[in-house]
Amino acid sequence: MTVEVLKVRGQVNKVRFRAESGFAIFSASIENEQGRDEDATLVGSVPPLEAGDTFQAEVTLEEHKDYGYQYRVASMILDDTPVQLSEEGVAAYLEARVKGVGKVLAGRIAKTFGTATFEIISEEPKRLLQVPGVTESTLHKIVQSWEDAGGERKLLAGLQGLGLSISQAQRALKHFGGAALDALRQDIYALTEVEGIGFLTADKLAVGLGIDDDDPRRLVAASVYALQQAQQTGGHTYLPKERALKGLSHYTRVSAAQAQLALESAVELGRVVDDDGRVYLPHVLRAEKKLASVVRTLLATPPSDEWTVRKEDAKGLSDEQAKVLHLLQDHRLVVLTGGPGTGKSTTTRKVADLAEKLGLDVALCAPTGKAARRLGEVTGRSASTIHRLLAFGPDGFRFGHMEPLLYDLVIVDEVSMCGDALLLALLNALGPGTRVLLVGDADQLPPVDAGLPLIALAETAPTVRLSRVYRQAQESPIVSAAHGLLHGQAPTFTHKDLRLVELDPDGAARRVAGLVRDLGGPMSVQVLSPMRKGPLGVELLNSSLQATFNPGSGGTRIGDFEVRAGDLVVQTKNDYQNEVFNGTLGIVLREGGGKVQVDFEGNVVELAGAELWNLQLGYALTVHRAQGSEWRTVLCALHESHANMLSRNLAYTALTRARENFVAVGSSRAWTIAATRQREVRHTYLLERIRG
Ligand SMILES: Nc1ncnc2c1ncn2[C@@H]1O[C@H](COP(=O)(O)OP(=O)(O)OP(=O)(O)O)[C@@H](O)[C@H]1O
Repeated sequence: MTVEVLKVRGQVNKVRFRAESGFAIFSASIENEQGRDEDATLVGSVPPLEAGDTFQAEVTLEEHKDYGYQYRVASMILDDTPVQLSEEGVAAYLEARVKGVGKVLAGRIAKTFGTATFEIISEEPKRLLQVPGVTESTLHKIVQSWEDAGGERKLLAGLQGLGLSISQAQRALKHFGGAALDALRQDIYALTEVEGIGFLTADKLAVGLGIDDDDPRRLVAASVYALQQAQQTGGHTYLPKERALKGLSHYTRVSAAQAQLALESAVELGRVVDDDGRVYLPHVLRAEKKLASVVRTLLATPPSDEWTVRKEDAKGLSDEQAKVLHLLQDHRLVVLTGGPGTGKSTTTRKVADLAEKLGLDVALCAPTGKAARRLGEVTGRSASTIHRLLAFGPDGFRFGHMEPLLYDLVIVDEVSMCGDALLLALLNALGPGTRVLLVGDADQLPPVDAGLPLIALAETAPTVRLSRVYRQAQESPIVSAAHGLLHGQAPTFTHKDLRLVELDPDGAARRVAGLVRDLGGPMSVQVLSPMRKGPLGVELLNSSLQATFNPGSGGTRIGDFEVRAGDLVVQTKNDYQNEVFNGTLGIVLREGGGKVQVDFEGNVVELAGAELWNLQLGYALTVHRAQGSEWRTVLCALHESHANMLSRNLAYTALTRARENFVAVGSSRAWTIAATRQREVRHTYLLERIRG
């Protein structure tokens, strides 16, 4: 149903709510040729407006189930200065807009000059001195804040004139400051430097500005974008030149010759680097080289503290597990890998015990909050995220080469989830002689970030690969199925604790809700899926599970879903203020008035404004987001329609999220495909650089 867009002029009556994202709820009197609404409610991303502001906007009328009719702002241009204001309107505007002017003074100025006030401030500010209470310094404040506000408003209007939406214009203004308009007029693709605005958005604006397909600015931006995509979607640290050229042609639709030219100019401009046929983004190449050199130093320098291993220190460990203790005697960097139930945590605990017995200071950390919490539980010690250990803050990591960590041994768990950049930050912060033990399961999904450092380190550092499975594994079909997967065998799903329900994707979401009910409801089973979209994707599963287990209407809208008390939610970004990390599950205690209170496993936080955008429904999670967590029972959707996602590591990771009971829904063929498909090769040159 196409909704009619209305063009209106309006004047703001009152701003009711405003988020720093620019989203606001305000009342205004609006009119157009069809009529007038004295006190309309408008919502949407708007420029920083105040009572009294006048504007022209395109709005669509919508009916909110709780608040009734309201207008959603599609686009809005604020007038430089408000027009046709009443005396009260002028006073209200001055008071809201101009620093140093309170209610009384605003009233006097408005009384003295009426609707000519704004003109006088702009053209003959000295005349304001005749108003009692306006001193030279007050006048200076009035003129200064008027110019700032006016300047910003002109910039926003100019940016919107380039085709930017209001929120894009605000982000561009925040990023470029006063130079925003000039910067983007020179090169609209500079917009790709702004957080959250990609090449495709800039490209759309460029078309509107009549920029040619083969414009050098466009081609250079596309070269950078091709590599950013390779990094973000494929986790590659570089692209082989031919692949970079193919990506470039794909995004720009230009000829191969032009793509070659584009890449060369991007290299000349230093936007990308051609490292002997491997094309990198400069900062990614620097990180890879730096990480290789830090690792080589760790491999070449002796540990500083005395480390002696007695027989009793290895009690309860197998010979291969005990080898870790011995390797740490002479090596600063040791790697411990193994599948589920092979004794990694048991060994880690013994290493920490021995280190403490030797009087060493030990730090335990992991890439995610969930993994850190689990590491703390299995070792009986406090553990933190790597970010916290390195004191991550607004200007990056505090600890680093200049200010090293003061520990004698650092143990890192779930290292398979660390990309190059995070591992570099950690290793770069080790003090001279400090030991580090990296623990992980190299067969799990690769990190979301670029690089595959655990693989390279397991090939170059002293490494113990645990192969024997201990956790009641022989009976537990899950662990043996997981190990089978690694050898290309699909699970057989013939055990009560490891079964498969063939489901046709269409209408499957409802069937899944029924299965979840049979398994005891959302608190007893975690639903996973490889993808967000599609009939068996996380989004559809979440809405179907919410409708089944927490039905109702209303609640707090977040993007295209609503949360209500009782809903299961998941944090999707690390939030250091509230100490809530990506992947942590929580329950909504209550919501209302733009706020949502969530109990994240005992950490009760109240989220509002932009923080709400870090929440998603958590009845179903992607396999990626489930990494580092495990549940007693897991129900996982896997179907051949997930085609390009199916890989051995994905299936293995999904399977190993279940401690006792795993239910696959979809098709057994999907598992057969997954078992035979190794993950796509990830372009990284770290191993070769470590080997020198
Ligand atoms: N050498 C051993 N002899 C006997 N049992 C062992 C040995 N090592 C570990 N176990 C037992 O095997 C089970 C799994 O051990 P642990 O949790 O350390 O494995 P893990 O590799 O950390 O598993 P996950 O990867 O799931 O964390 C535990 O119950 C542990 O007590």
